[in-house]
Amino acid sequence: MSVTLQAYLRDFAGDDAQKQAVAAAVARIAQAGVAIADLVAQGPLADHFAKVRGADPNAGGDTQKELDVIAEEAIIAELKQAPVAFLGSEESETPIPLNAAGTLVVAVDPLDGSSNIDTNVSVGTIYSILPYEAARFPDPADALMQKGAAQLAAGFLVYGPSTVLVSTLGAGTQVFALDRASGDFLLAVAAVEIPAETKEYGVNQSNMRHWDTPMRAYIDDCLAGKDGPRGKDFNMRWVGSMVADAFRIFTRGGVYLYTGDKRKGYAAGRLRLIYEANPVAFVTEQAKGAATDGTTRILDIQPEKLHQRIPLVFGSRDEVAKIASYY
Ligand SMILES: O=P(O)(O)OC[C@H]1O[C@](O)(COP(=O)(O)O)[C@@H](O)[C@@H]1O
Ligand SMILES: [Mg+2]
Ligand SMILES: [Mg+2]
Repeated sequence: MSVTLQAYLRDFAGDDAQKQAVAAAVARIAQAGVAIADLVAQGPLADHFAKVRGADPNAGGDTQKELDVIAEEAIIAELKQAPVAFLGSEESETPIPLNAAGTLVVAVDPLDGSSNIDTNVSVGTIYSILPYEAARFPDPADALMQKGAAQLAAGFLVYGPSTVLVSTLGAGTQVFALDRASGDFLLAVAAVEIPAETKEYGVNQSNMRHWDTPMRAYIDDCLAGKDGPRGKDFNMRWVGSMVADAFRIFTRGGVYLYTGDKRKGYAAGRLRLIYEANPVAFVTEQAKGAATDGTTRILDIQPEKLHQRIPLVFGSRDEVAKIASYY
């Protein structure tokens, strides 16, 4: 008999008030995920989703697509019914107030992989859950800028051939898959373990001429294959949706790299620390992988701005350590 997400969360929470709050928030985010998955599944029948909304870029500095905003609205509607005081979102400049009595704050990337919305390639949603006390954080933005190590739970959904939820509640990482018949998420992997070693990397290689020397050297050594200093042939994969690249890494190992480069606005890479790097780093570490900005553990980095970018390297821990050795 498969374990449902609801039952798993109930078991996790027991009588602990804070865990019950976390369980309620995760259940609501999963519910929003089902609604977003249904929208994504409409594909070309709903081509307006990929339309750019408005002239101005979003708070994270990217063009804002229709589905980015619709996904954010679906998440707000669900989290209004959870003990969440504020929501930090890629699509909103400032924190969104939800429930004044909330004991949590949540940071989200409502739609990850926006450049793939109209290409029928997997996209997703990423979330991070942090503790909140009004007395401790008079400015809600400060609550969202706690170090990643303070996260109580985190995860991401992938809207692909199947809809999956990769979740950590701080005790390992689990994969749940959406059972369309019952509408429930069912436990598929109870304890994900990312292989420590890998021969596969994910990077947007078209940016190579803009990379710094260590990054260039690392990829050159991979490309040199078994006759080169690494003594083994490497494969390359890049989906353009971090959640899809991450799910592959959780399934068979690998590393994802998006470091800083010389392009305007990319000195700190592309991914946002609070609602992309921190949650992915938490689920990665709980699956025995590693996540850094090239050298420093992501979860130890003190955020300074809600939408700041951070260089990101995550996946198979021996390879992440190898990459650090180039810096
Ligand atoms: O288009 P590029 O430069 O290859 O970047 C792709 C990366 O940017 C992202 O799309 C950024 O996320 P958003 O789509 O949420 O802005 C990642 O999912 C992906 O890995
Ligand atoms: Mg994203
Ligand atoms: Mg996004």
